[in-house]
Amino acid sequence: MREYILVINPGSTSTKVAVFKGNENIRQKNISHSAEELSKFERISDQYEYRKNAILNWLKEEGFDLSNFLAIVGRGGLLRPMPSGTYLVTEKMIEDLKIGYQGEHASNLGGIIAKSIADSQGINAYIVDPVAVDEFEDIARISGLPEIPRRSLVHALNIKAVSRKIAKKMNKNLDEVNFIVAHLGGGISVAPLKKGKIVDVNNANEGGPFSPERCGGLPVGDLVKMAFSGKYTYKELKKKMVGQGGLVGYLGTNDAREVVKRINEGDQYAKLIFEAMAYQIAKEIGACAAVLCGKVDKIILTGGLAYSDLLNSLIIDRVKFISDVEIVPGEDEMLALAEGALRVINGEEKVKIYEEEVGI
Ligand SMILES: Nc1ncnc2c1ncn2[C@@H]1O[C@H](COP(=O)(O)OP(=O)(O)O)[C@@H](O)[C@H]1O
Ligand SMILES: CCCC(=O)OP(=O)(O)O
Repeated sequence: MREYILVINPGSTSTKVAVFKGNENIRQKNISHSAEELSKFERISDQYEYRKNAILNWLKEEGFDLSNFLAIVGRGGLLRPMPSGTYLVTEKMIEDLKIGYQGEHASNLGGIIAKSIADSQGINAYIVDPVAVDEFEDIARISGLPEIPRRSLVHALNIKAVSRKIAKKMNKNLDEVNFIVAHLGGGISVAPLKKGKIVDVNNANEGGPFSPERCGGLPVGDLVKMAFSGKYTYKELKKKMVGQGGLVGYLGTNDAREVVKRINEGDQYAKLIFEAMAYQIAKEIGACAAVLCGKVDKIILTGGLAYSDLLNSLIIDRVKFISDVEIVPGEDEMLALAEGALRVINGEEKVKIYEEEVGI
């Protein structure tokens, strides 16, 4: 009997995989990939067979038979700008995931692996609220240089899921509320949600606050000088910005728990950097409040960093004048993916077709 949903969430250093029965997570594994293993692959898309085999081996070890799966759902990637929702994985989508239409990201593999397993069983593969979700208002696309439009790349999956949860707690629908959601993970997205739509965001890889491993927005003149200094290749500079920036750049660790430990031991430099991260997050939240003309029903802090009472309190001190703050630490992307698939399987939501939504 086909009763399970397989959820696949590829990240930069791991592939999270889970089996759901309805909205119950009955088995999950976080398959870690060492830097050494991953260094064998030139591009992220080259990791396809390796990660797919790791998933299939795990399913086998756990005794799951693919013929019992109803659908496969993966985290979607850097596709063309698209509306939020649950999408059927189609051939055209696979092409865009393979080339990385808006760049390389581990999440590009989610839809590709999901479709290949689903095809072997004649069932559907889906992606839900990929990082390419684009609900920007036109005004948010203007950067200040015509050649460089601002882009919506965002932790849409967790932001939408957490927002739905908090709206429900307030007895409201998502389209009735204005939220500011700060997804505080290895990368940081701070987004204003106007009537549930992500109308702006910093772009976790290029702007906004610095994060545990990313530099955030930089003074552009100095960045251009650095790029032309001859000291770095394009790849090296990109790595410095995403992977070796933020806490890693200043403190040599991407682990906020380690930073808090150092602060508690009296490390004043660690304190300065950690406080600067909170300062930049709060400043971005203030900018989102301006986007929403001050009409903010709730500020939500989520992601792994929101487990830090110290970080939360530093942010809240600066933003509590705007609205109440709700803390939803961690993320439940696996459940969000399963629920997205279930909404279309149960007919509560219409499945979206990539080609129709992006006009190709
Ligand atoms: N209990 C905790 N207290 C403070 N920071 C934490 C805690 N748990 C996780 N973190 C921090 O959260 C960050 C990772 O967040 P996470 O949402 O797991 O990121 P990602 O999914 O992008 O890898 C790391 O800096 C980690 O140290
Ligand atoms: C660009 C937004 C998505 C993102 O940065 O995801 P990760 O933090 O999982 O890399």
